[in-house]
Amino acid sequence: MLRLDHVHFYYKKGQPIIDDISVTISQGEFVAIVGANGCGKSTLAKLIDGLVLPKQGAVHWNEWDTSKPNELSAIRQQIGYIFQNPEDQFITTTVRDEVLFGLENIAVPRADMEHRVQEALQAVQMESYLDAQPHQLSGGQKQRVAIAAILAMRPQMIIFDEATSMLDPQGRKQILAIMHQLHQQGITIIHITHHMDEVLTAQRVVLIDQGRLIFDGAPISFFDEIPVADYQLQLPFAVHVHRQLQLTTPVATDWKEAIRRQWSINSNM
Ligand SMILES: Nc1ncnc2c1ncn2[C@@H]1O[C@H](COP(=O)(O)OP(=O)(O)OP(=O)(O)O)[C@@H](O)[C@H]1O
Repeated sequence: MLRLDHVHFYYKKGQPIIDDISVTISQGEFVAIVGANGCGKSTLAKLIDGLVLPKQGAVHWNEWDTSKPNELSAIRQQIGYIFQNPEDQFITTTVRDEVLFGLENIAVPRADMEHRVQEALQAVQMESYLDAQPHQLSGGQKQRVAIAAILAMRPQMIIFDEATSMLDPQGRKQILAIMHQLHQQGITIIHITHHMDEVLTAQRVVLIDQGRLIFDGAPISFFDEIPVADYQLQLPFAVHVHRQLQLTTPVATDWKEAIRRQWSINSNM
């Protein structure tokens, strides 16, 4: 379980970026984090993964505390972080080495390594690219290799920080499908995104605005209760169409009257 207790954070004193956020995420949840550019989503993710530490308050992962240096490495092993640009994550010259790198860092026995590399690459359908150079892959393939490198470490939670934002619709669809497969296997997923149609697939939505938690609940309630445009967000296409259909329901019963109203036509049609 992840627990943030009254977390405050700033990069520059007097300019709060995270302002008193408390939130709990249980093992196995799929949570979308949304909000306008610069509202603090990535900073929140970095606080969760211990990449930055709270100035006030605490972040606990199970019984561990990110502010305790001797507990941080265990936390970082169990919480994987996928960045917007997979290139930021690559440090080696082949897909195999990329996935091996993390395993070497956490001292996985050599006899287990090859199996874990194969298993992780199979999970993202990249097993035939073992000797490929990560930098030469397509955007979606790069992101899948980055995910495999995290998966090989067998994390309990993965944070996807706008991991779909640089991909075309097909690439986005593949990464979203992988997130849901991993969720089915019991991995907790935190998905930071600006794509509201992806939010509909989460179990829970957390809205941040200017470092504060504004909403925490189910996607359907989110789109019902929150005026999303006020937070520089858009309605998902499906919700938009549904609302339009509700507005034009009379078409079903009296389509002529609906068309007359829509076009302000008074004549008999
Ligand atoms: N290392 C840093 N040093 C100083 N300021 C930073 C640093 N990283 C982020 N910021 C600032 O903190 C604020 C929050 O940034 P953050 O990246 O958390 O927002 P975000 O919601 O993830 O934005 P986006 O949707 O654009 O990715 C922004 O004003 C940003 O400029």
